[in-house]
Amino acid sequence: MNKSDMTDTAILTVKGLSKSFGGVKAVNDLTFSVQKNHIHAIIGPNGAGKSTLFNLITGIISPDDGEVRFFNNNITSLRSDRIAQHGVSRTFQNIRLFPDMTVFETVLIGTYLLTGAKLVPAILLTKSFREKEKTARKSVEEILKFVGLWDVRDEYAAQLSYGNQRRVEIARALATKPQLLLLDEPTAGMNPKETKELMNLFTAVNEEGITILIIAHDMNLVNTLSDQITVINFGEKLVEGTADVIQKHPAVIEAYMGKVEANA
Ligand SMILES: Nc1ncnc2c1ncn2[C@@H]1O[C@H](COP(=O)(O)OP(=O)(O)OP(=O)(O)O)[C@@H](O)[C@H]1O
Repeated sequence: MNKSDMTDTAILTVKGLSKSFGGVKAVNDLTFSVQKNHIHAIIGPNGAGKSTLFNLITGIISPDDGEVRFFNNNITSLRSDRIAQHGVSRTFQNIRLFPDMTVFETVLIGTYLLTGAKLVPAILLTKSFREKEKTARKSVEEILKFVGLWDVRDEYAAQLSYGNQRRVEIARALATKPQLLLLDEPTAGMNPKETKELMNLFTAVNEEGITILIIAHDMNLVNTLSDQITVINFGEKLVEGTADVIQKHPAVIEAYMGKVEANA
């Protein structure tokens, strides 16, 4: 099935979502949906509410108001691990890796969310645990080969190049077998070569049938990869559409491009 066949299938629906911190309305009555199989970008100036939106979708924080639905399931305010079990996984703006874990171990931890492996059976080494562990290790092998990290599987994740550390995070997110992957500024701080390679990886992930919601400032990335773009400003939706529509929109040029120039 190609993307155009999927355009009417919303995988994620955000409705009237709001979150304030003190007097700051970080996300304000935000409504939008993500179509299955799309690469959907969220853009907006610094402080527009993008990361807060991701934190609300993935259960890191709870909204003051509004709803998040994944297919037909209301996932609003569920615990993060429960949301991951529904099929929503994410990476964070700042890379978060344990310093004393290898690449393989880091990604293996991600599979535990899926298998529901618990510490007690792990200690007792029950037959059921051993079988789950074998399946999980096979899955990690496939993922590491897919993201191009198999050769460095035994190295400490936190000691890899920045681009490869980001790959580890993506691999860990893929280990939960998501249908929707949220990437929060995944190419921030990357050099052009690393950025290009990660863009190729996102395309490959998407071609595996995984929908991607991505926060990015890099307009080349956004315009090249996105099927749909939602622009937010002051926590509210400003405009939505394809790259062609967004680039020409006066409100975007004023609010977003203007701010970028101001920051330059
Ligand atoms: N935990 C928090 N406590 C207080 N204020 C917060 C908190 N998290 C976010 N904010 C505020 O909410 C607003 C939106 O922040 P958010 O980080 O979501 O923006 P952003 O679009 O992701 O920005 P950037 O592009 O710089 O990462 C900002 O004014 C920010 O200072």
